[in-house]
Amino acid sequence: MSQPSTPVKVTVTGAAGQIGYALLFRIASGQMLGPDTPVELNLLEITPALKAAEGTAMELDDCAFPLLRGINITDDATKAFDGVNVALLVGARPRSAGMERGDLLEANGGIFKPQGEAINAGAADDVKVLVVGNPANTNALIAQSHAPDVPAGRFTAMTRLDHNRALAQAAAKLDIGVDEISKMTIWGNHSASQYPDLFHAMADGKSIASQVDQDWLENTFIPTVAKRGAAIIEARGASSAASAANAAIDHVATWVQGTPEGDWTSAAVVSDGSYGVPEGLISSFPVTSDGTEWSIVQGLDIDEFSRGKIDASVAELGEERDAVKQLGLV
Ligand SMILES: NC(=O)c1ccc[n+]([C@@H]2O[C@H](COP(=O)([O-])OP(=O)(O)OC[C@H]3O[C@@H](n4cnc5c(N)ncnc54)[C@H](O)[C@@H]3O)[C@@H](O)[C@H]2O)c1
Ligand SMILES: O=C(O)C[C@H](O)C(=O)O
Repeated sequence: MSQPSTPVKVTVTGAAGQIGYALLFRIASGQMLGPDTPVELNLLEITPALKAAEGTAMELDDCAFPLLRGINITDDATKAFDGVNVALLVGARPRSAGMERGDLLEANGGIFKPQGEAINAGAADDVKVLVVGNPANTNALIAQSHAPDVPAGRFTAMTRLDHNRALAQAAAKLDIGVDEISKMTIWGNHSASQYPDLFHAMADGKSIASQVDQDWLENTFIPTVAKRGAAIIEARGASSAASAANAAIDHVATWVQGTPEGDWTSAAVVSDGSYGVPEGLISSFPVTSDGTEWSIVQGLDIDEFSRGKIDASVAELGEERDAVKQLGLV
């Protein structure tokens, strides 16, 4: 069977970083967009990291991936996002010793504002954006607010890693396979305040919350999932990379393929006010995709315990938005 001739343009920022290294080979091999979709990769890096990006590109060549139709390496966001169909914004400024939260938000504003502007100026009409670089939700908000011509729903931030972590922890507790669990949800921010929800997650036809004790749910499950990123950093001496790249692949694959009937996933999307999350915040929700657009799952009952947890994480997102507003970044 002949392949479609026009490759999908995929831009990866921070391409020479650890997540970039775990991500690019999987995109080029077809694991993100499928075995029939050729891709062209744009690698965006800061100038000092261009040489390392070239090394990664040499290795990509050496894999002789049949679907990989071209690699462009640049430190110019305008070039990197020209005609882009899928933009994975991974590169971000990490917090260094002595850096205040405001400094971190400002430093990231210096990255995500021009990238949002470049996406606005040059991206393809169907562009889909996933922000991975932390603080992911607020970085996505900054980029989205500088891309007024792109539908807001095309900007998303990654909570699929948290979702996958929640699946793994719940499956281990129930001694079942992760594929026996449906309707897992991460609510709120990709931070320690996030709320992994077992009240709507289902296994064996019943809510998982009804199959575990409340003490485990509150004092083991939630903190284990919410603080997993810090635990990986503590153990590895570096933040999660392969699992983060895997989650980015999952996020985009689900976006373009659609969610299976009767299930949903988690993604941080622009709030339309659902579940009391202020409109415009980029917050994680239970979402479905029809292969083109994400929709927030409607009509779930939220009990008092869940309400408190969702509100706390959303309040943190509101504070981040206020801080970047004060800095003139949104
Ligand atoms: N959302 C999530 O679930 C999740 C999970 C893991 C990591 N992260 C975040 O992902 C980000 C990347 O992690 P990593 O381990 O790959 O970091 P890394 O430090 O290994 O790589 C980051 C890369 O980004 C590049 N970069 C910096 N500024 C850039 C810019 N303006 N344009 C293009 N590239 C730029 C750097 O040169 C570097 O190569 C971090 O912010 C990390 O906290 C998010
Ligand atoms: O990079 C981090 O701070 C942690 C990362 O977001 C993760 O969840 O693994």
